[in-house]
Amino acid sequence: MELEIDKLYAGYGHLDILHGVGLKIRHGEFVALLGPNGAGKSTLLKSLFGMTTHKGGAIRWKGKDIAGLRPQQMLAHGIAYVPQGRCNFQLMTIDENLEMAAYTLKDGDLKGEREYVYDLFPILRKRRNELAGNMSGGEQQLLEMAMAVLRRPEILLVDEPSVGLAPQAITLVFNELKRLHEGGRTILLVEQNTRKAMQAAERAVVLRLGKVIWDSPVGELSNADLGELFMTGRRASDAQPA
Ligand SMILES: Nc1ncnc2c1ncn2[C@@H]1O[C@H](COP(=O)(O)OP(=O)(O)OP(=O)(O)O)[C@@H](O)[C@H]1O
Repeated sequence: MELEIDKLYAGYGHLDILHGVGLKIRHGEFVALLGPNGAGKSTLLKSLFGMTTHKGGAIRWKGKDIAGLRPQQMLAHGIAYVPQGRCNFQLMTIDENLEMAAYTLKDGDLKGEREYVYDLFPILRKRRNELAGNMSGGEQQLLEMAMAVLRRPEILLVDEPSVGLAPQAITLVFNELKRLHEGGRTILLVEQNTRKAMQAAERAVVLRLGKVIWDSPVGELSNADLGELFMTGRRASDAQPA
């Protein structure tokens, strides 16, 4: 088991958002974390990257409890996070953005790392001298994923990469996510576009009111089931006869 979240309680200051989350993710899995607005999906990703107030429970990464560590320590453990919304340096070039992402490397060979990223995302290499802010939304999302991948993480936590993107750009971003997964990376994806997420991922986990209420291979969950789960916390087909 690569990542084991056990009875995790977390939130912001006095605010409790996660109420005993349990989730296990194996090496190389692609898991979609779904759920209604405000369920705590982003909070769970942030907790895995040390950005919330830890209140209880464990986050075991390769057997070691890392709950409560800071983001830089999470990075050092091979965990990378791509936040929701635009998070690149708009007035810097692609090259410079990747340099910023390499900032935390100790004795990093920036050139080598940048070439590694450009090999993964040739579309970025072509435009390396352009300002990030001048690229399309989809390309900027790829840049942000590239900035996270530069540290060669083992797991990528990706929050709502489709937000604000045109359909073509969404397809581009999801194709790249699938490619990153096929390259051996473990992916935990939060996404409102449930159809795209279920096409890309292997497993669907549904969070509601700060708890995991569903966990299965994507094939075992229809769109109608998802709607029911989001609204009521149960699947209609699981309802007991009165
Ligand atoms: N920085 C913060 N400080 C205080 N409360 C926050 C903070 N970020 C989120 N919250 C609250 O935590 C709760 C869960 O939010 P979260 O963003 O984790 O939900 P979500 O499932 O990702 O929803 P969405 O799909 O709308 O992004 C919400 O009530 C939200 O208002």
